Amino acid sequence: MSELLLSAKNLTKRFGGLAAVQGVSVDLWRDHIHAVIGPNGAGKSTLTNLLSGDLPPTSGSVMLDQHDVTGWSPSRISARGLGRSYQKTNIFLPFTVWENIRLAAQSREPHAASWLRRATNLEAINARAERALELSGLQSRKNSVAGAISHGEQRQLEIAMTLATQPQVLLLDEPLAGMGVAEAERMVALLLSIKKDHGMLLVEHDMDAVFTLADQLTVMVNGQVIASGTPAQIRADAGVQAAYLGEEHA
Ligand SMILES: Nc1ncnc2c1ncn2[C@@H]1O[C@H](COP(=O)(O)OP(=O)(O)OP(=O)(O)O)[C@@H](O)[C@H]1O
Repeated sequence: MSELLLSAKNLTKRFGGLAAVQGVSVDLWRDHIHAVIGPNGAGKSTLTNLLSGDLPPTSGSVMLDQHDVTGWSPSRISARGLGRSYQKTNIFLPFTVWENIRLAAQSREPHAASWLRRATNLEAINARAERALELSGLQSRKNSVAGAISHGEQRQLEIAMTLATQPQVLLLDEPLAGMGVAEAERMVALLLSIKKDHGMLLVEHDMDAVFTLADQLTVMVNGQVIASGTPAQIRADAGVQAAYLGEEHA
């Protein structure tokens, strides 16, 4: 039985009269990828923002690592083990791949109280950064300037920077956006390779990737969940077919 890492119950977010997310519950288990799909404006990004603390919910709750983190700030939630890769890149383009990963690893470190702790921290930071570099498959680009690597490699770098904070839960917002076929295949392989140690929420428009990666899918339309289940169950769901998927994945 795998471990429940995050459990969101009955989340609702209202923007004035609009319920962008309405009564949505999501569980993230270790070694599982939970994909959230739906048409533009369905509420996927808003849901991700509620889980990361970027937005407070109007109602509902989020449990992370057995703590009720509802209403916590993003940095406090991140320190509890939630990592998020943004659609909008957080990379410092003039810095090298290694410098970017190292900065991300450093951001997790509490401020050193003494020079003694600083030396130990430095080792820990470098070890975390090395591990993230290795997992992301970017070793050969370690000393390349981030602005000079390909778009696909920059997305890999974002994942590496998120991994460098050693999260248990990963929220991935369109990690395949703008990628060609070969780059997308590399990203799918990367996500599968890091799945074992993490609980992952995947928001992604590339349905081939979603159906390859996901253990569970939740389908949202107009802020509400219209179906949730295994890829096979979602493929066979007539309501989902009508609302979203169309013929190609039937
Ligand atoms: N800060 C905000 N203020 C007001 N309305 C918002 C805000 N953020 C999102 N919305 C609205 O909430 C609804 C859900 O938006 P959201 O961005 O979560 O959808 P999405 O499923 O992520 O769409 P996409 O696939 O295009 O990214 C939309 O109608 C959007 O206009």
